[in-house]
Amino acid sequence: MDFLFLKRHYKIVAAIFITVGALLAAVFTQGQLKSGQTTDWLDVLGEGGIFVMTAVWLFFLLASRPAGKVTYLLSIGLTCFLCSSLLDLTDEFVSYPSKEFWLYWIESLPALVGMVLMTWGLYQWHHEQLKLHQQLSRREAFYREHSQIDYITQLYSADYMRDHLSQLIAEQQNYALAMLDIRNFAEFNRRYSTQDGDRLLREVADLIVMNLRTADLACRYAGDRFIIVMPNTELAEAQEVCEQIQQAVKSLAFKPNGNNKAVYHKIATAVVLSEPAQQFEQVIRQVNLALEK
Ligand SMILES: Nc1nc2c(ncn2[C@@H]2O[C@H](COP(=O)(O)OP(=O)(O)OP(=O)(O)O)[C@@H](O)[C@H]2O)c(=O)[nH]1
Repeated sequence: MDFLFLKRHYKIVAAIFITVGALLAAVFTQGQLKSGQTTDWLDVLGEGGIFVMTAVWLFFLLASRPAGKVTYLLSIGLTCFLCSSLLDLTDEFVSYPSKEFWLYWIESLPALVGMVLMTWGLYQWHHEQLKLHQQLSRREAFYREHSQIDYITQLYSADYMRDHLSQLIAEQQNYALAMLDIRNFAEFNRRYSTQDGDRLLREVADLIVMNLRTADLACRYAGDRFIIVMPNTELAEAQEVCEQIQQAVKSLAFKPNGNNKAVYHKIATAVVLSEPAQQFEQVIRQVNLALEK
């Protein structure tokens, strides 16, 4: 159990102890002790139980909440309730000078005030939870959306592409799958730098996107490999898209950092067509094999 809350809420804790202490002092200095024979022990058990349980609620409230308006409202409300239950309990042992005595009078009032304050506090807590929930769902959506985008190229990730392929299969759509690979990328990284490598990946990705049709989807599959999914596309059409990308990359005069001389690149491509109801992992394996060849 973490007792750091005593430090966090020291003002509230001190106020509770002072209030309860002052009430007890008032009860025992102003009232007269009853004889033991008149004590109703069932009442003592019930009222004492309410007092202890209210104190336990207060303890858990302070232990689990940060300082703030909601915590103040709830702890003041519970303290009022605590005072009422304390007076209820003590009047089993102490009698007051008359029925109009001020301690009689305040016995019931704090409970009502406490209930009102707690109701207001709970209402504020409800709003606080709604705001927290809104923030959490915004953050969750951010991570969900961004985990589907490759950080370097800003293309879709391989996971997103797999979801997309599953959807095409569910809709019974056939597709052409193209794989593209930058030649000698490892060597380029070695000769220049990985920062230049990252920039090259980004520029090649831009060229891929520029040559796509609206229904096509491109993703960074791994390292220097890209995949394009082209729904309802014939082999010749898909190959034409790949050739256009190859031409665009071939003409890209890439200048590594600190070099005025352009470096030119080639990409290898392969295309396969999916069979009806074929597992997409199998199509990816086929296109991978075709590219290796
Ligand atoms: N700069 C950079 N390099 C990466 C990244 N991811 C993978 N690589 C590097 O990409 C290289 C890919 O190497 P290979 O698969 O051998 O590809 P390659 O050199 O083009 O060989 P071929 O495809 O046979 O021409 C490896 O050296 C990886 O370290 C990345 O995000 N940024």
